[in-house]
Amino acid sequence: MADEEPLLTVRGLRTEFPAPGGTRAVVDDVGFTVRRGEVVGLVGESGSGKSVTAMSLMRLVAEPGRIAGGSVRFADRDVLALRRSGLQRLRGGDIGMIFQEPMHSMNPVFTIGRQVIETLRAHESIGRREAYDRAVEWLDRVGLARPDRLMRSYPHELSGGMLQRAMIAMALCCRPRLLIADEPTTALDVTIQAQILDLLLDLRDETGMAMLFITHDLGVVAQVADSVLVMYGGRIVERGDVFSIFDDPQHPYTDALLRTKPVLGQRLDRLPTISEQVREATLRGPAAEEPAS
Ligand SMILES: Nc1ncnc2c1ncn2[C@@H]1O[C@H](COP(=O)(O)OP(=O)(O)OP(=O)(O)O)[C@@H](O)[C@H]1O
Repeated sequence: MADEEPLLTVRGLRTEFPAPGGTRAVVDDVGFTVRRGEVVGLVGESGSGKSVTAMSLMRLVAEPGRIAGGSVRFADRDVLALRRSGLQRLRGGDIGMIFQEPMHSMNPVFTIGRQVIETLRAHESIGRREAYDRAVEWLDRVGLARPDRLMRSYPHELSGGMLQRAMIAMALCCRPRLLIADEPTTALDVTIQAQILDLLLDLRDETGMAMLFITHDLGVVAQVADSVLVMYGGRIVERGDVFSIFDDPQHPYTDALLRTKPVLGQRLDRLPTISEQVREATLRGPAAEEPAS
């Protein structure tokens, strides 16, 4: 598998927002790869650029933000050059997305069932009956009780946790080759969280689904990730396999992060913001070199 072409290759990605006196790069020279079946954890304090990175990969950065440079390749496709139809096929089909805020992916005026069915039928040529059955099956797989009844419910009728799981079902129903998951389980209680993580890892084993997993929870990273990217101030400041990052952090921010001693499964709402002193050292330090692949 080591010789296999990466599924996702990101190089020199730069995303800017207007700022007083010009622009500010909130994603700055970001590069990494994700291989088939690999789970890459993306960690970093609040505001470090994790979500904007994820949105940039899918070209979902809202105006006035813009991708100012770099390249994103998914399999044989140049994502930054795709036309609208190509992008639509990619989003929700080959690449599934789970956002922090479920209402971003849900339309409040349509039932849950209609939305899962439409997602399935937009990406696969299947009839209504088959799509209905598969939608029910996915709602069941994410642990939602009475899925047939839920099919007829509207988003506002579901609790936050149920909605989150419905969104996860929607992201997974087309069996994506890559799942971009931004804090997918943060809103869920610990039991459901464990169930969803097991489901994601099962899918990885069954289908080779790769994941870019953004989280504040280092316990979750230890549990699911093969490799880790640490982001700070828009740049990747440390990268490596999960064991070396946890055992021997090289960057002051990673070290500060790990000194909070996360316990497996323990929830951290926010990664710590490091002290000004460490911040100074960090800003002077180089970005983590990307290994030649
Ligand atoms: N629409 C916007 N306009 C201006 N700046 C923005 C916009 N969206 C994001 N940013 C800025 O981009 C930076 C990175 O934000 P991003 O949401 O990617 O951080 P994050 O690491 O995902 O944080 P969190 O963990 O809190 O979600 C932040 O400084 C944020 O203020």
